[in-house]
Amino acid sequence: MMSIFAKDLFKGQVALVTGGGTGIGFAIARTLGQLGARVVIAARALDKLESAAEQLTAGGMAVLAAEVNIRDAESVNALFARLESEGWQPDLLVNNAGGQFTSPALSMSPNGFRAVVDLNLQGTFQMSQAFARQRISQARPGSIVNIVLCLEQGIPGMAHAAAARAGVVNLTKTLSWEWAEHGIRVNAVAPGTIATSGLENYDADNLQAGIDRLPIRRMGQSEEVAEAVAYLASPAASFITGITLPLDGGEHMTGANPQR
Ligand SMILES: CCCCCCCCC/C=C/C(=O)SCCNC(=O)CCNC(=O)[C@H](O)C(C)(C)COP(=O)(O)OP(=O)(O)OC[C@H]1O[C@@H](n2cnc3c(N)ncnc32)[C@H](O)[C@@H]1OP(=O)(O)O
Ligand SMILES: NC(=O)C1=CN([C@@H]2O[C@H](COP(=O)(O)OP(=O)(O)OC[C@H]3O[C@@H](n4cnc5c(N)ncnc54)[C@H](OP(=O)(O)O)[C@@H]3O)[C@@H](O)[C@H]2O)C=CC1
Repeated sequence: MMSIFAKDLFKGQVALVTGGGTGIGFAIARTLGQLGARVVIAARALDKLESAAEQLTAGGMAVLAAEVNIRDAESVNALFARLESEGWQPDLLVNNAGGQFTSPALSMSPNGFRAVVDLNLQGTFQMSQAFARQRISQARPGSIVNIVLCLEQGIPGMAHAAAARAGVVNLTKTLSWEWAEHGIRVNAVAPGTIATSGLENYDADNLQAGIDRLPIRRMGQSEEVAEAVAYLASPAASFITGITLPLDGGEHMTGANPQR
C-alpha cells in the first residue's frame, strides 16, 4: 500500500504495539517502523513475536519483541520498567491486543464474560495508565491509539466484547480530558471486519452475509487500519483527541448482525 506519509515521520520515536506480532498489530508495527519509529511488539507468545520481529528487522526496521500479558498489572509494569532500562521507552502506544469468543449472551458464564472484559477493557486501561505515568513523570508528551470494534449497532453474539469496547470508547474520551494538560492525546480506531487469521474462529457464512450488506462490499485490510493509526499518532492529528474513528466500509450504519 502506498503511504501518504513522510518516510521519517516517526524518526526518533519509539512505538509500542500490543499484539504486534500478528494480524492488524503486525501491520501497524510495520507501518510505524517504515515511517521511522523504533517499534516494540508485545504480547504473550514470545515465539510468534520473535519471528515477526525477524521479518521486520529483515526489512530494515529496529524492532524489539517483548513478552507481556496485558491482563496482568505486574506484567504490564515490568514491561514498562524493562523498556525504560533498555532505552526503548515508548512515545506512542497502540493498544491493539484484544479479542473474544462468540456466544449468545444467555450462555455466557460469569468467568467467560469477565475474561473478555478483563482483556479488552482492564488490559487497555492498565497499559494506558503505565504509559501515561512514565510520560508524565518525565514531562514528555505522547499519543495513545486504541483499537476497538465497530459497535454502534450493538454486536449480537459478542455481548462481552461489545460492552468492553464501549468502555474503551468512553475511556478514550475520559483519558483525553485527564491527560491533555500533559501533552498526551488519546484516540481510537473502530475497525469493521478486517481480513486476518483472527477471523478463523468466526463462521465464514455469517461474516460474508455481514459484508454483503456493507456500502463498501469487502473486508478491510490490516494496512488500512495501520494508515489510520499512523495519522492519529502523528503530528498531523495534533488537534484531535478523544475520538473514535470508524474504519469499517460503512458497518457503523449496517451493524454487525448479518442475520437481520
Ligand atoms: C457473532 C457474529 C459476529 C459477526 C461479526 C464479527 C466480526 C468480528 C470482528 C472481530 C474480530 C476479532 O476480534 S479477531 C481477534 C480474535 N482473537 C482473539 O479473540 C484472541 C484472543 N481471545 C482470547 O484469548 C479468548 O477468547 C479469551 C476468552 C478472551 C481469553 O481466554 P482465556 O485463555 O483467558 O480464557 P479461558 O481461561 O480459556 O476461559 C475463560 C472463560 O471464558 C470461557 N471461554 C473461552 N473461550 C470460549 C469459547 N470459545 N466459547 C465459550 N466460552 C469460552 C471459558 O469457558 C472460561 O469460562 P468458564 O468455563 O466459566 O471458567
Ligand atoms: N480482524 C477483525 O476483523 C477485527 C479485529 N479487531 C481487533 O483488532 C485487534 C487485533 O485483531 P487481529 O489482528 O484480527 O487478531 P489477532 O488474534 O491476530 O490479534 C490479537 C493479538 O492480541 C494478542 N493478545 C491477546 N491476549 C493478550 C494478552 N492477554 N496480553 C497481550 N497480548 C494479547 C495476541 O497475541 P498473544 O496471543 O501472543 O498474546 C494477538 O497478537 C484485536 O483487539 C481485535 O479484537 C477489531 C475489529 C475487527
